[in-house]
Parts: sequence; C-alpha cells; structure tokens
Amino acid sequence: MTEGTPDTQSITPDVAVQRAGFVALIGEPNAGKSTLLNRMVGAKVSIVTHKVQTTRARIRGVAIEGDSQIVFVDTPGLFQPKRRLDRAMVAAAWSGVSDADVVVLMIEAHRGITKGVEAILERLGDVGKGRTIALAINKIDRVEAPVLLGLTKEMNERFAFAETFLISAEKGHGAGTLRTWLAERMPVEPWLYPEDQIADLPLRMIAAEITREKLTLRLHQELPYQLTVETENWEERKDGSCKVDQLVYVMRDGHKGIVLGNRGETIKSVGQAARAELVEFLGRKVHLFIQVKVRPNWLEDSDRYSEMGLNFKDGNE
Ligand SMILES: Nc1nc2c(ncn2[C@@H]2O[C@H](COP(=O)(O)OP(=O)(O)OP(=O)(O)O)[C@@H](O)[C@H]2O)c(=O)[nH]1
Repeated sequence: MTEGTPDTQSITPDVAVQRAGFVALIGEPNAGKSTLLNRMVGAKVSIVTHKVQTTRARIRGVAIEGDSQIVFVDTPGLFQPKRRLDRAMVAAAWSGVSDADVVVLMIEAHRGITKGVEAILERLGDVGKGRTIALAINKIDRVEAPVLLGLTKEMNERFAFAETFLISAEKGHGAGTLRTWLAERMPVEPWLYPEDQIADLPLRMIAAEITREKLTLRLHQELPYQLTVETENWEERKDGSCKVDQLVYVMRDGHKGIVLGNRGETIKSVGQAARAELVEFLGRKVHLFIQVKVRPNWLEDSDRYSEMGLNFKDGNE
C-alpha cells in the first residue's frame, strides 16, 4: 500500500469539497412553495408545478450554489385529509420530510398561524426530530412589519426553528439568502447529478411524471403502490422530434401484468395518452417507448434515491 506515502500525497489533486443533499419544502397548499422553488431552481421546472399531485416525493429540481447541490423534493401540500387519496398524499408529503436533510416550512404572512399550520407544527414535533428545520414566512409583501415580527416571534415560541426567513417568493425577496443558507447545510457528499445532466433533468422528470399520471388515471386503485417511472433516455433528433425511452419499474411479476394489461392494452393506452400530452407540452413530434420491468428490490437497492425519482443505473443494463 502506498497510501499515505509522500509520493501519493504529492499527486493527490486538490479536490474541492462537494456537498449534496435533499430539501423538502412543506406547507399548506397555496403557501407559495412552487413559486419559491422556481426562483431557486430556475424557470424550466415550473411546469411540474401545476401537475396533479401524485403520491410520492419526487425530485422537483436541483439547484447548484457554489460547491453544493441542493435537490428539492416535491411534497404535496400538507392539509387535513378527508378522503383516502388525500390521506395517501399527506402521508407521502411526510415521508418526504423524513428523508430530507433540511426541511423548510413555508407559511403565509397574511394568514398567520392557521389550523393547518398548527397541525403541521404538531406533526413536525415527531417527524422532524433530529432534522434541521427552517421557517420561511412568505408573501411578506402583503403585511406590515409589526405583523411579521409578531408572527416570527410566535412561530419560534412554538417550534425550535433553526432559522427564520422573511420572503416574498413572487417578488424574489429573500430567496437567494435562503438558497445560500441551504447550500451551507448540505452534507459533505459527492454530487448526485453530473452538472451536464441537470439541463435536461426537468424535461426527463416531466415526461416521467406525465406517464405516471396516466398510469394512475388508467389503473385507479389497481395501481401497484410500489411503482416508479424513469426516463432512461432523451434523444433530440435532427428532424426536430425527440425520442424518449422510459422504464416502468414494478416490484412483482403480477404487477407487471396489471400495468401491461390484457395483451398490452393498458400500457398501450397509457403510452398514447402520455405521448399526446408530451407532444402538446413540447410542441413537437415525440416518439415514446415504454418498457415495464420487474425489479424486486428497487426500493432497497437504490434506497431513498430511487424512491424520490432519482435515476441511478444498475450498472448492468
Ligand atoms: N402576494 C404574493 N403572492 C405570492 C407570493 N408567492 C406566491 N404567491 C402566490 O400564491 C399562489 C400560490 O402559489 P404556489 O407557488 O402555486 O403555491 P404552492 O404552495 O406551490 O401550492 P400547491 O401547489 O397547491 O401546494 C400563487 O397565486 C402565487 O402567485 C408572494 O410572495 N406574494
């Protein structure tokens, strides 16, 4: 072993420390989470915003700030659930919280501490243990300073926030400061995405999200819970069209049968619907290829990354 010898040390490059981690932005519906994310990540991801809320935490965008890569996970708005589907969504939002390195609770300045906010605070007491949790009071443009001071004080009395940010996601106030703060709090880890992949990441995500949405619509309650859609390949063609390859991963053979449907009819209609929406979204021709694969251990294999929509290759495909 030459490790530690003067020779080895002298050729070791001076690599800057890389940081990478997950941030969950939570709050009641309409708090302004999407608006803030778009400010911090860039306009391209904004389209995902208005998509129907699906049931799992997915990557919403990746921001790079200095040596840090901040991966924002999408958590459906937290509200008090009544229907079963709503309960599933809220559960998903909380699972995003327990996977995140940093959680930002966003509230609306002019609405103050609503019942919904109170419920979130209560839950944060359990789920948020050991996590860095910041408070972002949004829409500060709608209130006067004394109201803000009062709200800041009261919220901090109720919960031990690591930091409080007063922001206006719409006007842009405070978003940069929050991003810098988050960047500093990312764990020292190699980046999760190569820099050049980030450019088309939103499109890949949107395409996967569209297919997942169509699967949800087509399969209703039959939808296997542990199912994930990944856009494996995105190819721009000279004729202006693009070719998109997607994989639907399921846990069991039986699930594969459900997703494929009788003589492949289900996946075919899902593919048609997804392609039509992609064409409308991109405004050009799309060739969409969807494959369904059984990967029994995908949850354990790639752990939370896959769960959150991150696409790590197995290395043997
Ligand atoms: N006045 C004001 N309005 C804002 C601000 N930030 C966001 N909004 C508005 O608040 C509304 C909700 O914003 P979104 O970003 O869609 O909220 P969200 O939390 O992502 O909502 P869901 O997707 O339903 O969870 C939009 O109409 C925004 O334009 C702000 O700083 N000031």
